[in-house]
Amino acid sequence: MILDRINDHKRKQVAEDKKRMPLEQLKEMIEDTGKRKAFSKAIKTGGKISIIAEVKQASPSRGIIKKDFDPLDIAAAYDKSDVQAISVLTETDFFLGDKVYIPLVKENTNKPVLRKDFIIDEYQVYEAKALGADAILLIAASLTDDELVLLMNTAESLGIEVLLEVHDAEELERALRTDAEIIGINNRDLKTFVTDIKTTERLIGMIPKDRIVISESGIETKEDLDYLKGLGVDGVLIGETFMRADSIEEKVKEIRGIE
Ligand SMILES: O=P(O)(O)OC[C@@H](O)[C@@H](O)c1c[nH]c2ccccc12
Repeated sequence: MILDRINDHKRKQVAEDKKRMPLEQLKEMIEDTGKRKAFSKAIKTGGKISIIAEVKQASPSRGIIKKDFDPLDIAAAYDKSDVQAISVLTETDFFLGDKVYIPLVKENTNKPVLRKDFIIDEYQVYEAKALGADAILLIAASLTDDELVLLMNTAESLGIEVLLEVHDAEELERALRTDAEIIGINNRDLKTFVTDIKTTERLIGMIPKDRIVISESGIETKEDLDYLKGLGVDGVLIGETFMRADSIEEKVKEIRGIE
C-alpha cells in the first residue's frame, strides 16, 4: 500500500534528519512569531467558501503535474487570487516537494501556509514551525490515537494549527474524539488513489457544526465548488486544477464564477 510505503520511507528520512540536525538544535531555530490561529482565521470567511490552494509539482498517482515548476511564481499568483491560504507539499520523493518551498512561498505572500507532508514524528512538527508554517496536515490513516494526540499537543504548544485528514467514517470518528478544529475530508483514498468527490457528502453529516470542514482533492470546476458549498463545507483544498491551468488567476475566477 502506497501510504505505508511513503510512511516507512519518511521514518528513515526523519531518522537521518535527526542525526544531521538534532531536535535540540532545531528547537533553537524556532522563533515565536506570536501569530497564532492565522490559518483558521483566514479560512473562516463567515460567508463564501474558502480555498486552500496547493503548490504541487507531482504526485504518485499522476506523475509530473507541472513541468515549469516555480514555487515563487505560483505563490505570487496565489497571492493575487481570491484564495485564503496556501498548502505547500514538502515531501521530496513521491511529490517532488521540498522543505525550502515554505520559506520561499512565504517570501511572496502573507497568506497563511500549511505544510503538506507525511508527518509521523514530533520532530517534523518542530521543523514545520522552524520553516515558518502556520499549520500542518496530519493524516488519521497514518497515526494511532496516541500518536495523533501527541502530535496535536506538540503543534498546539508551538502555536501551529492542524488540519486533520480523514477518508472514511472510522477515521472520522477517531478525528472527532480529538479536539481538532479543522477536519479535512480527503476525496482521494490514499490507499487506492481512487478519487470520489461524493466522499465529502457521505461523511459531512457526522461532523458537528463547530468544526471547520475542508473538502480535499479532485475538485475541478465551478460545479464541483457549488456542489460542495451546498453540502455545507467551509473550504476546499485544490492542487492539480490550479497547477494545470494556463493562468492560476483566471482559473480561480472561473471556479468562483467570476467573469
Ligand atoms: O491535486 P488535488 O486533487 O486538487 O488534491 C490536492 C490535495 O487534496 C492533495 O494533494 C492531498 C490531500 N491529502 C494529501 C496527503 C498527502 C499528499 C497530498 C494530499
